[in-house]
Amino acid sequence: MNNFNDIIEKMLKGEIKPYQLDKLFGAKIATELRRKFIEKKVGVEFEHIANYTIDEEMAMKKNIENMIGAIQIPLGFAGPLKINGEYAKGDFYIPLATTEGALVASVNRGCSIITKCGGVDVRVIDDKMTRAPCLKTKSVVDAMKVKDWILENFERIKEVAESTTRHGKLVRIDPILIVGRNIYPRFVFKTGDAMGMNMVTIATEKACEFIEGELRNEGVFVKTVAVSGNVCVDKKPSGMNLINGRGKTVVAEIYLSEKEVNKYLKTTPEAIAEVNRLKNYIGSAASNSMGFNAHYANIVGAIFLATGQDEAHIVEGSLGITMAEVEDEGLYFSITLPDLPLGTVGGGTRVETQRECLEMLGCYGDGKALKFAEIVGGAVLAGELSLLGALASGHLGKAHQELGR
Ligand SMILES: CC(C)(COP(=O)([O-])OP(=O)([O-])OC[C@H]1O[C@@H](n2cnc3c(N)ncnc32)[C@H](O)[C@@H]1OP(=O)([O-])[O-])[C@@H](O)C(=O)NCCC(=O)NCCSC(=O)C[C@@](C)(O)CC(=O)[O-]
Ligand SMILES: NC(=O)C1=CN([C@@H]2O[C@H](COP(=O)(O)OP(=O)(O)OC[C@H]3O[C@@H](n4cnc5c(N)ncnc54)[C@H](OP(=O)(O)O)[C@@H]3O)[C@@H](O)[C@H]2O)C=CC1
Repeated sequence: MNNFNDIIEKMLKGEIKPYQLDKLFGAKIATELRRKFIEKKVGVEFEHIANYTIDEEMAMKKNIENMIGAIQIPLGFAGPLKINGEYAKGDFYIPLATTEGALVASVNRGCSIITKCGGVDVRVIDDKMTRAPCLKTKSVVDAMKVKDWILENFERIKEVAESTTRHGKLVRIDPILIVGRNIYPRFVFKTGDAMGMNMVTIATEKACEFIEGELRNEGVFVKTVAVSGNVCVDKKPSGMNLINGRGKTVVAEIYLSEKEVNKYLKTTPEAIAEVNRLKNYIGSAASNSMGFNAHYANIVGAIFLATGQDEAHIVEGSLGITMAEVEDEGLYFSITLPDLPLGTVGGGTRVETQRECLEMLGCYGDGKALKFAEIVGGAVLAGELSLLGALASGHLGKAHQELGR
């Protein structure tokens, strides 16, 4: 084999492209060559980026292109967290990957309070993944014909879509929006234990080809402009997802007595309810925010990074509504996550460190996605309760002063 310096020289001259190296030398050597090439280009030595245990061959197959190494995010844990779910029952230790000082301490405090007070009740109330292409026709009259045809031929479309996957099931196409002469049918699938975006994209593409072909035979022109027409809505904050849900829709709740709130959160149920009302409802409404909560994204983000979920879906996990109500002098507290796209097979879940974090929860592989969703719901409630408690008692600045700088 040519010596390293000769190859890097060729890369610098543009004679070999960095992404061509894997086929020539295998993923491991290709990764090292690319790293050295970038080191030369930018004049920085990547001592830390070069240190990792991930198998390059595996990662390059399904998770990354142009690999040069790995970054490390500190990993902490919060727990035990007692969960009374339908699928997750018992005490769990939650892996959290973050660089924000005070975040793990806060979730840990929430877990400690919840566990001392009997556990958090959690339910997954809906489960689906969506893809909505944009189909173009020649007129609104034709758009209506296509919409009617899709509704009448649902079973045939379902058969075609499901021919691409063993686990994906098309459950409905709803809504079918029309804008001008364009149609946006929202394909709604069950995706087993996978988060499902590859699965539903492949299945929807096939369904669109079928719809185009069949309608052309009937003399109606229809063309798929894009398999994703932004009504899905993938990786963007959206009212559609807040209202209709996407991924797992999860609700978690707990009741704390006045004494427990005083003792563990150093504040009162009334103060937490007031912060929730004026911050999470009025503040959010005044700023036209879609997150009627304090920091779901913090907990969803730290768990998603640790467990190999798609990091762009943190924006969807940031949606949701927190409730805090004084009842019998104590506190009813709940979080609702309408849009939590997650999986325990496929995607980044197979990467070694991420897989270990899922194993820490007993959530790697088949039959675990709903359990994992309940655990995320419980952890989000822990973090939200702790932060609202800190805001109500005026401790937020102090906590971050001590733990974050
Ligand atoms: C910092 C605390 C927890 C202190 O809280 P405290 O009640 O003063 O602490 P404590 O010493 O009495 O301990 C209580 C529990 O906290 C945990 N705990 C306590 N210290 C640690 C530690 N070092 N490491 C791990 N766990 C810790 C631990 O669980 C412990 O219970 P135990 O297990 O002993 O029974 C509290 O003040 C707090 O939770 N503050 C809120 C911090 C927070 O939530 N930050 C989130 C990020 S803020 C942000 O990013 C979003 C924001 C704010 O901009 C969003 C918005 O607009 O709202
Ligand atoms: N393509 C796109 O537009 C987008 C892609 N992504 C990326 O998509 C990836 C996730 O896609 P996703 O479809 O979840 O994962 P994968 O593409 O990894 O597909 C999941 C695979 O697991 C198989 N499988 C085995 N056991 C199960 C089970 N119990 N439940 C479900 N599937 C099972 C499926 O088989 P089978 O299909 O035969 O059932 C399928 O081959 C992430 O990497 C994400 O970043 C994210 C957003 C958009």
